[in-house]
Amino acid sequence: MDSLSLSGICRHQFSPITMLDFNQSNHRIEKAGFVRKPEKGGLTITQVASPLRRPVIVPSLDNETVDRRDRNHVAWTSVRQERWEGELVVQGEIPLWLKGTYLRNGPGLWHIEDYNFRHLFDGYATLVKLQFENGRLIAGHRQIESEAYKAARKNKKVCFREFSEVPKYENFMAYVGDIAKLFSGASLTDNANTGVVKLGDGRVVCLTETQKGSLVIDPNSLETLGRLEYSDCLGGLIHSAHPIVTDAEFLTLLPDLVTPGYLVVRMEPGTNERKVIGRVNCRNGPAPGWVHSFPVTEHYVVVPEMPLRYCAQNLLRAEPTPLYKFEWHPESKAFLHVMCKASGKIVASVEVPLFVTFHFINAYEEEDEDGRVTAIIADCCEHNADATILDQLRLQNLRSFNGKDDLLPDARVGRFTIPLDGSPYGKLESALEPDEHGRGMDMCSINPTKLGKKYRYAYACGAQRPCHFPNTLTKLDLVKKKAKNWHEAGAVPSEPFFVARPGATEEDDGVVISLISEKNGNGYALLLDGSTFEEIARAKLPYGLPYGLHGCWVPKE
Ligand SMILES: CC1=C(/C=C/C(C)=C/C=C/C(C)=C/C=C/C=C(C)/C=C/C=O)C(C)(C)CCC1
Ligand SMILES: [Fe+2]
Repeated sequence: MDSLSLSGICRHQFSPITMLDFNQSNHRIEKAGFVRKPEKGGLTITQVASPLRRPVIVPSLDNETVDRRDRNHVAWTSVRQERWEGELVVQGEIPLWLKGTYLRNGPGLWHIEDYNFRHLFDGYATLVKLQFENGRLIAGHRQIESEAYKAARKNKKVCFREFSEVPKYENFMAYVGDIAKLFSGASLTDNANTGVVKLGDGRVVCLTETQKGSLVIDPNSLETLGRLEYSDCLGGLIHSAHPIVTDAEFLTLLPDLVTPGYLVVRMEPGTNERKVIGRVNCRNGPAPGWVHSFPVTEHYVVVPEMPLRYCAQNLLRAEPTPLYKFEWHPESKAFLHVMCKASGKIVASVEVPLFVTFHFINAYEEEDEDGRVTAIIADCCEHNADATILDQLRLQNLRSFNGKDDLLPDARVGRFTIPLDGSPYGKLESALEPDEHGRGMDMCSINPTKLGKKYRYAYACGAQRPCHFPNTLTKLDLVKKKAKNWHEAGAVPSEPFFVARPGATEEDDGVVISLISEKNGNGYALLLDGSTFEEIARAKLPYGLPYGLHGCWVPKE
């Protein structure tokens, strides 16, 4: 479908959205105009930019959205309707070489009926697209149709175990039944709200921490096509939410909660079968450390063993604990294990200072003058060995910011050095002075051609304080140890995502894409120059979207 060559969609206007009244006999009366408010208990209709320009019925998400929107920043407010698509007016110039679709996934719906969820990570997944071609931009968003989302809408309540939400049980027997289902994974969510990746075979998959939450979507229509059913018998219920995906492979970690350890597995494009590269046994602790992400180098997989560990008892609880499904075990220490990708052998296993990270940035091999690998360098967004950021991401905290209190816990670019000479200890230092980026640091991306290789630049969210959430887009120069920061008062930017210019020879030759949720309820897509970090274009959305987590790039063939 070439949705950009449509007749009838004016280049410098939003495509029209039409409100529908919906009566009991399903007769609809169209009223032209833009969506301003969802109608009470009603349905909205969106003119989706398709060659047929068929209107699509779009349920608005409830009656209370308007009230919520007035009180809260749009970043932490449920998306107002299930889907929308249209062309955006572009201010500035989108480079003509930028051809393809940026997809961003994240939790975007935090209530069912009048029940409000607790935590940012509980929200039902909202997928956003920005389709670039010939300097023009079509945007859209759509709810991912996970079983968890569909069941919640149908039954008007939470039906699966989310990050902090669990189903409310009618009686004790229902609770016991649900616990039984926990062991088979049946009661765990498939709400794929964390990231989205394009596999080497072209399939686009949305992910979360449960294996069952690997959902294949259509990057054009954003339709949910079905579950990626892994055909192997590796079992387990959870995996890393951030596999390493290239055109050649899909690598991930499967934590083993019974005999604490991790399987390192690899899946080839065109298959659904993960094969085991090797196993890492935990050095310590009652359970493996949380592996939301992990880094690789050209020849090695680095398996982190954080003191923030999975906790089976917390999985069973009906009420969340301060660290949700996890527990802090400083006594069990922290380790990094290095596995050879080709042989599955562990070539280093070192104790490192205590750390907390959700997102590794990159890793590479350090060589001596004879080309021998002497150490692995692994960089991450490190939260100063303090897991309180998880609590800070409760919706109540995110929604109650007064603009004055400086509530965001400090973070930095943590740089691990893992010696490969058999030494038992690794180092952890700051890669640059954290004040360079306001002591906020998360949601990172790099030039994908530098994956696993020595690199210089990373893009991430930093902080302009006082703040309660990362509020800058930051370009990190890890050689000069300097940062450039983009900031707009009251705006919440999502992960800056780097797209390289085809044919580029410089690492930072490309653009950085982010979606901005504004204080006044609006929102826009933003393009920064990857090198100068200056704005090159922005395009206003018809309404602000909730905050989102991670993205990927699907180039136009
Ligand atoms: C771990 C288990 C589960 C679910 C876990 C989920 C949905 C985790 C999501 C984690 C995310 C989105 C982490 C993002 C971190 C971002 C940060 C720290 C940003 C900081 C900004 O400053 C269940 C599936 C519920 C059950 C099994 C265990
Ligand atoms: Fe993540």
